[in-house]
Amino acid sequence: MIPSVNTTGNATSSNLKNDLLLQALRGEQLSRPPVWMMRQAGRYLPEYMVLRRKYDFFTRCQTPELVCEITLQPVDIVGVDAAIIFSDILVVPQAMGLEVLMEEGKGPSLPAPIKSVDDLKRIVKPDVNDQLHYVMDALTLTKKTLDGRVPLIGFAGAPFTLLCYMVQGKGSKTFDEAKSFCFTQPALAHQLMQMITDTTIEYLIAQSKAGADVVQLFDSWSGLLSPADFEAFALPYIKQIVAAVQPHCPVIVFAKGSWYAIEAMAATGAAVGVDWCIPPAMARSFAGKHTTLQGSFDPAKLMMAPADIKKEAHKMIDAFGVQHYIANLGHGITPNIPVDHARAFVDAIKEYNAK
Ligand SMILES: Cc1c2[nH]c(c1CCC(=O)O)Cc1[nH]c(c(CCC(=O)O)c1C)Cc1[nH]c(c(CCC(=O)O)c1C)Cc1[nH]c(c(C)c1CCC(=O)O)C2
Repeated sequence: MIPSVNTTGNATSSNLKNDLLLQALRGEQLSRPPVWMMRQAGRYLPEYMVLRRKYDFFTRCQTPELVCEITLQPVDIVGVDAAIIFSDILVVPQAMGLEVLMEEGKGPSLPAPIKSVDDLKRIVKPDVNDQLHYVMDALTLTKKTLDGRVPLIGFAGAPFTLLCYMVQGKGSKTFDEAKSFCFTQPALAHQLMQMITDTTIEYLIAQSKAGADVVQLFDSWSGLLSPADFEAFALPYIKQIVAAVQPHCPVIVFAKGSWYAIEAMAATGAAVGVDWCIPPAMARSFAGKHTTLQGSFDPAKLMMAPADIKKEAHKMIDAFGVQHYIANLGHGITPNIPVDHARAFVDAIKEYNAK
């Protein structure tokens, strides 16, 4: 029996058999960090591909039984210490009135993006328990089906990243049109992001009530902003969301590429996700002693031989330290990763104890 795994459960962990993730978020002493992987439920799993061939993307997202099955796959197959609900950040723009398509091989596309005051009139603040009830139903079913095996993570996109898709209308390496929108029509950009923020606060609180033990806010594109522009266009909304949601459940903020804002994000009281572009010791010095950090294995390293993955994963824990730390990737796992390699990463973290 690993001493750090709570088998008796307690009130704050709602009778979880493995609550390492929650312990790490509370800053408790652990003998190894918890591990999960961003985008762990996805195309690198053959079991996911079977369901992907049968049902289109939003059918998968909107059917609680399918969500539950997909969410549990990485728990069963690679043995991660947490489940993250299968959904997408783009269900929020959808609920706010924008059409979102997920096209085979092309990623998301929004045929009628926001470019003007008139476009903004098409955006509504939804009743999340109505428009997104399927997410809450899926969380409740998944929480029940997990039967306390591991904690369940809910999530949402941060306002700047959602603006990127709502304005650009599709994925982009630069999101230049979305950034220009912020710089040339700042009042409109702020109005849109405030609407997203208000929706996201209600959405994440509803997720917590429906069964999410923790929620993660993904600001996947904030790293495209300068430090000053991050402070103007991303940080104010992250702060509002963390302040409103944190009384309900722990929050992890992952603002990819925004290493310069780690101190500001840590100041919100949230745990902070980091990518591989900052040395762990520097991330720790920005975050301070008491903030839980998460990350930061480069997913491309999962193509290395399993023995090398293990060495690299152990080096990562050596650098971050075991306390106040959640082992994860620095961004989502990609479809080309062999399942055995994903498992080698997870096993390496679990074996750290014995090292
Ligand atoms: C930017 C972003 C999106 N969605 C998400 C983000 C933030 C995280 C990040 O930065 O990677 C978040 C997301 N999307 C998905 C999850 C599920 C939970 C998980 O396992 O982490 C999560 C947390 C499922 C998904 N969302 C999507 C898939 C692939 C759909 C498929 O083809 O089966 C999955 C499993 C589709 C999606 N959705 C999005 C894109 C760009 C794409 C296409 C690219 C891709 O295929 O990976 C938008």
